[in-house]
Amino acid sequence: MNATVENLPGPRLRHGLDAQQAGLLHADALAFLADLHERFEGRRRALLAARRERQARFDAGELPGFLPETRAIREADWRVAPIPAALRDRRVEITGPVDRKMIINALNSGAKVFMADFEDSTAPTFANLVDGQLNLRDAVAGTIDYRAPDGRAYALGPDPAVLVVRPRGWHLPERHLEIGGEAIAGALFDFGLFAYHNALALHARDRGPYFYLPKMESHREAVLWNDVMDHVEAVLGLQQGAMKATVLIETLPAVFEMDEILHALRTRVVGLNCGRWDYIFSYFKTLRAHRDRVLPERGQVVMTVPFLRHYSELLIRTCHRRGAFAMGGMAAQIPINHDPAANAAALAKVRADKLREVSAGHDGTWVAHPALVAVAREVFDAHMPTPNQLHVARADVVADRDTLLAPSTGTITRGGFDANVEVCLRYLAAWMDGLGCVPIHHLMEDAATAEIARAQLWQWLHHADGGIAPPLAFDDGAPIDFATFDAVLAATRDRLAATAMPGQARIGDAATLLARLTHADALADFLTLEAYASLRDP
Ligand SMILES: CC(=O)SCCNC(=O)CCNC(=O)[C@H](O)C(C)(C)COP(=O)(O)OP(=O)(O)OC[C@H]1O[C@@H](n2cnc3c(N)ncnc32)[C@H](O)[C@@H]1OP(=O)(O)O
Ligand SMILES: O=CC(=O)O
Ligand SMILES: [Mg+2]
Repeated sequence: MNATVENLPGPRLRHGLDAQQAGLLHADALAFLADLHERFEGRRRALLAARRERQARFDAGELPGFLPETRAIREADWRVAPIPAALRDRRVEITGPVDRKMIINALNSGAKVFMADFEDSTAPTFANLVDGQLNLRDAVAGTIDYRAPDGRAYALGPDPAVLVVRPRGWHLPERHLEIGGEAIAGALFDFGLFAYHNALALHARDRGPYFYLPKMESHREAVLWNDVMDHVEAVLGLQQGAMKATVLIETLPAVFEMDEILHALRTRVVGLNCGRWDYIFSYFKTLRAHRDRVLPERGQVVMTVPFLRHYSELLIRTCHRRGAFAMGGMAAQIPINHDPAANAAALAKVRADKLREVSAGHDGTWVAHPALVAVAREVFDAHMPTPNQLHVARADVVADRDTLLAPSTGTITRGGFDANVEVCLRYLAAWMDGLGCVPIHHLMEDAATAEIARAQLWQWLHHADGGIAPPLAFDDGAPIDFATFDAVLAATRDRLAATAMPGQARIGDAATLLARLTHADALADFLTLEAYASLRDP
């Protein structure tokens, strides 16, 4: 390897290491990460500044749309590089945090792919990140095992899922590693460490390395990822394009640049994925200042409403035209033990969601829990007899900016309002305590779903609060105002603080943060950035 930190102040770890962690974060690995930081941090910051500049234009009334300067890319005929054999059938992908037991369960779940997540479902404590990398290194080596406190033993089965790793998005810093006094990007830390330790071994077995790339807002951010991967391939001695990427289209600006994103990564991209939860969040965030585009409560913004249906169908059309996979996304329902009727209703919702996806032409889907693998597989097996649906062109789908931006209709109920407050408090408290994904009222809640709840509260209250437009109102006619929010917040905080749950001791901190963010004049960019200083990190 030729990574070097000559002329750089050395990398500095701001956390102690146990013996195993020291074997991962040794001097050569740190030099490799320092090199990535030195080469790419300036560009990352410039791209984040470009996000802010564009958002200022949206706040001033502009609407997102297709870029005139990249029309030639959209109109030309080109295709992405061939898809490797290991990724040609991805009908069911299970996702989950990089917890040791869950990695083994996910790899053994019967899903075709396991997306190991450093992002929406992982709270970035040092232990979660670094032990997660150790777990994945053992998984790649095939040696991962685990003994639970209750004595149950876990080991890899004979036909594990293909591993795809999701590093954090470009916006998050990783405070535990400083290079020249600056925090390294979380994205480079997660991606770089995994690639450094596993790329050659995976490549030797035709198993990657494969990545899911989250939360991009423009094709320029895809160019940066491509350049990072080109560089790492050269450093590790892999041929260009050996690292494969599936990109989540989970921001509103990115839906207008899907062709451009595929083009930027065309030697390595294997597909796009409908990251619906962040996409919904991004709709709120991007159009925060547009009173005519306020959405109803979270439970009513479902994948069958026109703007979401068009997003997923346009993604399918765009991908298949270029020879790339069009992956579906995550239904939030999880199994409900001890209540057969409620469980059957939850599974029926998952089944309906998967049926919509496979019928529309998606090549595969995500599930949140091992018990949902068979449910999703059954639907895809019944309706997708081929390994994928690349042959389904969906030429009937015509890109329509107005439909992509059209708000769905519905109501804001007091129940929907209260649920947003509860989800924010419970999720934030769990996250601050080191847990990045939790079940709440039998739904999977992670950073993306919590962001929806947080952004909705802010938008409803700030649009309610002023200007010449009438205040937003609940479906019973009462105005939505800060007095209501403060009362619901206080009551929910007191109730939850007295209830046993993950992160219970952090409910007060979560309430303080939610009050600050909701009352603030500006909508904060990311909940996890705001909560980072409060993250437990022994
Ligand atoms: C918006 C997005 O980004 S979606 C992608 C990010 N989100 C995710 O990946 C969701 C991951 N899912 C989860 O974390 C969990 O399923 C939760 C938190 C939603 C629910 O967790 P729990 O209530 O603990 O699940 P439950 O008790 O039913 O678990 C049963 C078993 O399945 C395992 N399990 C549950 N989910 C998963 C998973 N996603 N991967 C692997 N194993 C899992 C549990 O570890 C447990 O194992 P055990 O029986 O060996 O002890
Ligand atoms: O990452 C997935 C999403 O839905 O958000
Ligand atoms: Mg997401």
